[in-house]
Amino acid sequence: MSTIPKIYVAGHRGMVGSAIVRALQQQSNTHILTHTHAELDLTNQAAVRTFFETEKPDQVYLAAAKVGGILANNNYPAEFIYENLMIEANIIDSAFRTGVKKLLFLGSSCIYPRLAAQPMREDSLLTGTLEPTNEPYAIAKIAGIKLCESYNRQYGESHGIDYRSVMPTNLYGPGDNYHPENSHVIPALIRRFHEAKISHQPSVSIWGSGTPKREFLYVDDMATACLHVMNLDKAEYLQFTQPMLSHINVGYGDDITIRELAETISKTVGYKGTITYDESKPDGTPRKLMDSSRINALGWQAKVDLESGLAMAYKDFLQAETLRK
Ligand SMILES: NC(=O)C1=CN([C@@H]2O[C@H](COP(=O)(O)OP(=O)(O)OC[C@H]3O[C@@H](n4cnc5c(N)ncnc54)[C@H](OP(=O)(O)O)[C@@H]3O)[C@@H](O)[C@H]2O)C=CC1
Ligand SMILES: C[C@H]1O[C@H](OP(=O)(O)OP(=O)(O)OC[C@H]2O[C@@H](n3cnc4c(=O)[nH]c(N)nc43)[C@H](O)[C@@H]2O)[C@@H](O)[C@@H](O)C1=O
Repeated sequence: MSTIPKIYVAGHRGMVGSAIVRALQQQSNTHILTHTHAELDLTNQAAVRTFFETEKPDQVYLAAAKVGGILANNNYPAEFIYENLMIEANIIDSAFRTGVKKLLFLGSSCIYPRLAAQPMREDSLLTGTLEPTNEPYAIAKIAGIKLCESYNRQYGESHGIDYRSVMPTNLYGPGDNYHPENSHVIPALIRRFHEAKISHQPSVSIWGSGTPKREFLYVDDMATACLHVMNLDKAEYLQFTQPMLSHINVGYGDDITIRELAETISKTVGYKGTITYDESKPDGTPRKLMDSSRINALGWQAKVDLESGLAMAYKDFLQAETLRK
């Protein structure tokens, strides 16, 4: 029998899932298992169970989700809560029932209260009201954390399972979704500034007031954090997560205003016009800087600074545009 672990990456064609695959491929002796959305709809409980029974993976990275920016979350709340709850519940339960010992669930920084003390610590979970623009998504992500915790509590010792959760800050990088409305702020602004540059538009409009602050982490740094947390030994991981909190923050360590971000992207793209602010669009949470001291103490640190990361993201956008045409 092979001793190489069979690792299932759910959502391997997404921005984070593909970065996790890249990181896994750099390790020797890895058997990576993937299925596209068309091959396996993760909201389908029976199909997910059959997949796990047939493939019997040893480890799971759960990076599949219904994902989008502030407007997509606000406009499609039913899909964001339903699909995310189904994907998590189906994968986590099927993993347990087919003997998967190690699983890593990806949540999001929006699980914390809208006005949580900054930087946001893991134990601020469920201490206040959520940001309304993404509350349904956040509630699904909190359910994912609680699924991992509950299966660990009930079956951790008897079945030797160890299901962990990482809470990423806002991410960006190769493979991002560059949709003009439904994407997150970085890919949206890369597209908008690029299109304004090539069509010589005198100004670019940014959503909201420009005053909210966000923390941005390059996706390949996120992938190394995922492998790092998955591979920590149990005693090491638990020293920071006991007694009940199974999740761990993953952030860059610094944040900037949306105004500063827009100015930086404008420079990255080489746009020379002016920037205006459309206050009819939502600002969302005023600030969400992660306290990443736990994962830092466990030996992981972000490497890619925002300026270099944005340059690589812009290059990825240009390649994606060339391929699309
Ligand atoms: N991007 C960000 O800024 C942040 C992301 N996260 C979390 O990180 C994880 C990955 O996000 P990201 O890579 O950005 O998202 P993407 O949208 O890039 O990738 C999500 C992947 O999940 C797949 N997927 C979605 N629904 C289904 C389904 N029903 N069946 C099978 N596959 C499905 C998608 O396939 P297809 O495209 O074919 O539908 C896609 O490959 C998510 O859990 C997200 O919540 C957390 C914080 C910030
Ligand atoms: C990762 C995180 O992503 C979502 O939350 P968010 O942090 O608000 O992410 P966002 O990237 O969409 O916006 C960040 C800020 O940027 C401003 N902004 C300006 N101009 C554009 C713009 O053109 N597009 C977008 N999307 N935002 C813009 C926007 O108004 C906001 O103030 C969650 O719903 C949830 O999915 C989640 O967990």
